[in-house]
Amino acid sequence: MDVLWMAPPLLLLFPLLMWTSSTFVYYFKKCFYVAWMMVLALLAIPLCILKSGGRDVENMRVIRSLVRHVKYFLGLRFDVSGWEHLQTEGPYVIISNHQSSLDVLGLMEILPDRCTMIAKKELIYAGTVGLICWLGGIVFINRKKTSDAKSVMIDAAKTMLDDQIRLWVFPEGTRNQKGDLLPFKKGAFHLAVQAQVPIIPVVFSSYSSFYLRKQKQFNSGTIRLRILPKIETKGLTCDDIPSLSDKSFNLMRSSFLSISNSVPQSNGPCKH
Ligand SMILES: CCCCCCCCCCCCCCCCC(=O)SCCNC(=O)CCNC(=O)[C@H](O)C(C)(C)COP(=O)(O)OP(=O)(O)OC[C@H]1O[C@@H](n2cnc3c(N)ncnc32)[C@H](O)[C@@H]1OP(=O)(O)O
Ligand SMILES: CCCCCCCC/C=C\CCCCCCCC(=O)OC[C@@H](O)COP(=O)(O)O
Repeated sequence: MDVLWMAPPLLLLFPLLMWTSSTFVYYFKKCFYVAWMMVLALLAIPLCILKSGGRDVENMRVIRSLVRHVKYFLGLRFDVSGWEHLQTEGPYVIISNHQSSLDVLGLMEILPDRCTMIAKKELIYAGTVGLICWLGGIVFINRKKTSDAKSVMIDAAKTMLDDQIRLWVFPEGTRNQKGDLLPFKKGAFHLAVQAQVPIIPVVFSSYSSFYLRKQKQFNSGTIRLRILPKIETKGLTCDDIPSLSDKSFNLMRSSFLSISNSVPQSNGPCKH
């Protein structure tokens, strides 16, 4: 009898439980992601030191192989097309849109050999993840000091050629989940022109179908990854940077909109 008496309040609680469960899943997946990446990085640190003895782009092979299974835990899948465009010899610059730290999963899905990234310097303080980023040869820039960032990137152009390294840059310069691309910063294009290497654009489809920060939703989903044909920079000079950047932006934006089935968010209704 006592149990029957409890049934109506429990039934009332059910919708609340359902609601909180999706919020719970959101926080659980996010915490799991950070914690698991920290643990993986802790595992990777001795492996990388044993493999290369310190900071080396070759460590990205270890990092890549350790990260590739993480998508399964989060219910994410990648649908990749354009693999053939990565079959390019020698150094190049990969540019891609940047929505979230989850981009690391897609990045590791297609990361070519001898490829590392440009990242904000604050990432180095992210515990074991920071240390593994350093061991993986990531080039850290201070976004608050353009002159410093530029000189680091000028050095990186030289290192790319000397050491035959590929660099992955997020030309939006920050994370963005507004359903459209942010205007591109110029660093990636200077880098490619200075090194006279091709640019390979990579586009991640919008995460808004499965990952919604405001609504606290993190469902399962498939991310479409499109590797676009390379853009040559041989013979280009500083003067060509704006057109090179515009061309890359337009190609990536139209690909992003077509694979995301999304329309750019407006700034809200017009006020009359
Ligand atoms: C095993 C377990 C492991 C677990 C973890 C695994 C982790 C593995 C690794 C994951 C790593 C993921 C990394 C993700 C990190 C993502 C980020 O951090 S995104 C943020 C950082 N990245 C960027 O900011 C790159 C893009 N930004 C730029 O390129 C910028 O241009 C800039 C160089 C930072 C400068 O910024 P700003 O001043 O705001 O920008 P501009 O307006 O573009 O430039 C001003 C001015 O300067 C000219 N210029 C820019 N660069 C150069 C250059 N290299 N040489 C010469 N001149 C340059 C530019 O043309 C502008 O001048 P103009 O006259 O107005 O044209
Ligand atoms: C002492 C511990 C501190 C904990 C810090 C948590 C570390 C994160 C751990 C796991 C996530 C793994 C992926 C790491 C790569 C994340 C790269 C990233 O997305 O950086 C953000 C940067 O692109 C743009 O930042 P802004 O939005 O411009 O600012």
